[in-house]
Amino acid sequence: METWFLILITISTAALLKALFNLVFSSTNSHRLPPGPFNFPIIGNILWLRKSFADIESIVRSLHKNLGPMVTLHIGSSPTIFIGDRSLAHQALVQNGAVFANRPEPTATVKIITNNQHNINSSFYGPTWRLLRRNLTSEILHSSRVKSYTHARKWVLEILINRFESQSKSGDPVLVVDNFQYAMFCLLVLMCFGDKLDQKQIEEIERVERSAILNNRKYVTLNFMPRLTKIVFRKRWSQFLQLQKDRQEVLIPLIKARKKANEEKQRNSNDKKDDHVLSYVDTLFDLQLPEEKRKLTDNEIVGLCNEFLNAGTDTTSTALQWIMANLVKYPDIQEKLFREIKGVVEEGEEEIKEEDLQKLPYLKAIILEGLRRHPPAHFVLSHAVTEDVILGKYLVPKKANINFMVADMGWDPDVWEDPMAFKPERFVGSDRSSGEVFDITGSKEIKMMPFGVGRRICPGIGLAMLHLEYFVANLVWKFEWKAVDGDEVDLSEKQQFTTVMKNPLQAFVSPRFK
Ligand code: HEM
Repeated sequence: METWFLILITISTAALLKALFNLVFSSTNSHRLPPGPFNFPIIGNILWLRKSFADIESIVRSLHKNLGPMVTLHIGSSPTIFIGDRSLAHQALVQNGAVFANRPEPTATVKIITNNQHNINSSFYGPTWRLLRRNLTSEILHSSRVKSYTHARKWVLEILINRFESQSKSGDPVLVVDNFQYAMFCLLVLMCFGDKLDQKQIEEIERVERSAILNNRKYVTLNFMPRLTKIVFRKRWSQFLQLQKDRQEVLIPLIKARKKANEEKQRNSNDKKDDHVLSYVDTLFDLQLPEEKRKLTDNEIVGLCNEFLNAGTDTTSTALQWIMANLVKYPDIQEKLFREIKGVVEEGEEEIKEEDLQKLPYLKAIILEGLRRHPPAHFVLSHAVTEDVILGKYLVPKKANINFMVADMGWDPDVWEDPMAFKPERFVGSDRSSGEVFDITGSKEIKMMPFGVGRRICPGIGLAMLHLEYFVANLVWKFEWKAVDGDEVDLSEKQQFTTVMKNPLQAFVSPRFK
């Protein structure tokens, strides 16, 4: 079918001539797009679309070696400019932050997933984005609210520990990633809907969310001439729409139940007992969209909940797996962390509390090194500029997608000695107690950017760091983690929604205190 599709559009000569005209025209402009490989119009654009992120990453890496730090690929219907240089990234995202904070025109599938850009990550740089982002950061992600979910983190830690304890009793190594993913869903679902749901409900949410994000790449080709693909790839379009419907069917009842509970609570506002903790969905019911001057629809609320769950679960569980893999691979680093924790808490203490984390600089160094060496996202989300601009010596046009080589920035040998080695020591001395803080937000200079930088920097950065520190500290305090005999921990990568371990971590865990 796809071959037929290729043939069909090849004969679209008018479009071909137009594209060739553009190609010649752009090369005679005074400021040109950054260089790139020759692209055969239309067919070339589709072939790029069919490549995985991992393929594109390695192609861009070798193009940067030959053509310089800015290159252009013609992926789909617009050019994509890749920037691999830390100082150009800083010029764009920090010094010229407002211009580079836009997002590209959404594709046909993105329009559906995001209900016409009614979520944070896809909305243009403007009032809707500002309202939705401010709502998330000031209502849910600021430190005092994050503190109110302490009980949720403790609950999830208990779930994780019970799972590892019972799985380790069989004498087999435990496969960690499924447990981490489930734990992050428990936590974010609670923050999103406010209630402790049962295992079946959480697994159902995890199922619909994960099938939507893991299948995402499959539907990218639908966006090239969508009117045509709706006919030629009818079946694929209906699979894609079914995934969106599945999410609505699972989330809408939860949203409605929470709305009803809030209304009842308001009616009985004299009730003495108030154990109500504000959830993300509570903050969405009364939001007024600034441009349309109306409240959000149920489907738009589903879209925002999808964003919240997916942004915060897969990224964090992926980072957690990479960090634990390195602690299994390098037992001396694990032992050093255990000794650091032992110096701060009493022997046999049940839990490392959140306030203890501030006293653990080596823990912080391990987390930073994990994010530098294995950033869960090797690219940021596509950016766009609000007007045509010149960056370096090239034109960055309004219609282009712009992306940044996140992993390569953290592996730059000009900043990091022996960059591919896992050495938390490089961050020691950059903790709060020494007064010198490593600036992961890249505001003065970008040395790594696992959360992006500038105005579109990940708003979940504080929550993610807390989750990573809390779970790594407690898991190392509770258990000794050992490699499976004769089995090297393999740090090869694989591209999924995030960049994950190709061979997921398996380890023996044994309780430290009987
Ligand atoms: C280790 C965990 C995480 C990593 C590595 C990560 C990384 C990123 C990256 C690279 C971006 C794109 C920045 C850009 O486009 O320039 C991003 C955006 C975003 N992240 Fe995260 N993230 C993590 C956790 C979270 C959490 C816990 C949440 C919220 C619960 C969250 C919510 C978001 C949102 C809403 C955006 C879109 C921001 C915007 O467009 O303004 N992330 N994240």
